[in-house]
Amino acid sequence: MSGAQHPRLILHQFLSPHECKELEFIHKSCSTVGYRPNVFSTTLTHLIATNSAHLLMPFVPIRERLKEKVEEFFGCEYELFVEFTGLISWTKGASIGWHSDDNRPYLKQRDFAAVCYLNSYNNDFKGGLFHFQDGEPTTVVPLGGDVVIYTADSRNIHSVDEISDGERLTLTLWFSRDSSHDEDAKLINLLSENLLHNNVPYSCLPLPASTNMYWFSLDQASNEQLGFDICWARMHVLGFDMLYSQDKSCHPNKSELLMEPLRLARGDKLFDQEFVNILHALQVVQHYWWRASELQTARVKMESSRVVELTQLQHARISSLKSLFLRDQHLVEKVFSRVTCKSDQQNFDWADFATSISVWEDYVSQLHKEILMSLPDWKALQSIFRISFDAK
Ligand SMILES: O=C(O)CCC(=O)C(=O)O
Ligand SMILES: [Fe+2]
Repeated sequence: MSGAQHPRLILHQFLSPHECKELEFIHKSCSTVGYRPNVFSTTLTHLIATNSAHLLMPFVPIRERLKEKVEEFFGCEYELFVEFTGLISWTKGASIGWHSDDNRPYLKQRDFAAVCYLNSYNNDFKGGLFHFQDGEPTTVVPLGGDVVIYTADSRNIHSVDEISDGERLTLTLWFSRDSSHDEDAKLINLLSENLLHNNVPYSCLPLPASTNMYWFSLDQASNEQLGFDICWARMHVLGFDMLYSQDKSCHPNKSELLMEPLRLARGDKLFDQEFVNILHALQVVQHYWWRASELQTARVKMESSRVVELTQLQHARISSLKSLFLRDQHLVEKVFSRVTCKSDQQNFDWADFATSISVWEDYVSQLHKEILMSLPDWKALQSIFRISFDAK
C-alpha cells in the first residue's frame, strides 16, 4: 500500500459509524465559516471558546488511536505531537488543486496528515474524490470511517475534485515532530482558564462567537446584503423556523439577536420551550437528528400544551427574521442541499423531540463530568489522553 517514494496508508473502517455520526453532530451544531470558499470548520479551540469544551471528549480516543497508527506506520513512536485537529466540511464549489500539506512557510512544521472521512461519496455528496499525483493508489473514494494517512511533504502531492452537491465532511489532523507546535499544550491552557476559572457554576450551554463567523457569502467579504447565517440555514434545511421571545423586528441587530432566547417552530406549530440562544437550539435540533431513529422506539407521551398554533403575527415575525438571516434563500438550498433526504424528516414528532432534549442534557452533562475528571491528569502530563473512568 505504500512505497518508500510515496509513504502513505489507507485504513478502512477505522472509525465506527457511531463515531462518524457523533462528530457530524458536533460539526453541524458548532461550525463556523471556514478559511476557503464554501468550506466550514470546527476547531477544538473554537469549541472551548464557545463554552462547549465538553464536546472535545469524543475527539480524545480518536486522536489517540490516530497518533498511535501514524507513529507505528512511520516508525516514530513517542515522537509526534498533534499539531491541528479540526472538522472540515466542503460544500458545492469547494475543491483544492495539487499541493502538499507543508507547502507554506508557516506550515513547515507539518510532518504527517490523517484525513478521516466522516461521510460517503455519492451518498452524502457528489464529486470530492481525492487523488495522489504519483504512486498508488491514484484515487481515494471517500467513505465514512476510512482514513488516508500520508507524509505532508512533496512525496504526497494530492488534490480533491470539486464538490458538486451535498456536504463532504472530514476529521483532519496534522502531526509534527516539533513540540512547540503541540496542540495539546495550547488546548490544556485554554481548558484550564475556561473550565476552572470562568463560569461558576459551569453550564454546558453554548455561547455564540461573533456574527461574522457564521455569515456565509459568496464573495467572502462578509457581505451583509447577500448570503446567510449558517446557524439559521442549518435549521432551515431541516424544516425549523425560529421566533424570538421578544419582538425585535423594529431594531434588528444581528449580533445581539444571536445571543437572545428563542423558540422553535415547524409548519404551523410553535414548540413552547425557550432556548438560551440560537446555538443552544441548533445543538438540540442536530442532536435530535443524530438520534431520531433510536428515539422513535422510546416514544413517551408529551403534554399537548407544549406545542401551540402559531398566530398570524408570529408567522409574520418569522418571515421578517428569515429575510434578515436568510437573505439569499436560494444560496442556502445550494450550499446545504441534502443529497439523500432521509425519511426521518417526514417522521418528525414533537414528542420525540421533547424526549431528545433530556437525552441531550444527560449526554452533555456526562461529557462535562468526564472532561472535569480528565483535566488534572492532562495538566500534569501536558497531554490529552483517554482515561478510563470505570477503573478509578
Ligand atoms: O479532504 C481531503 O480529502 C483532503 C483535504 C486536503 O488536501 C487538505 O485539507 O489539505
Ligand atoms: Fe492537503
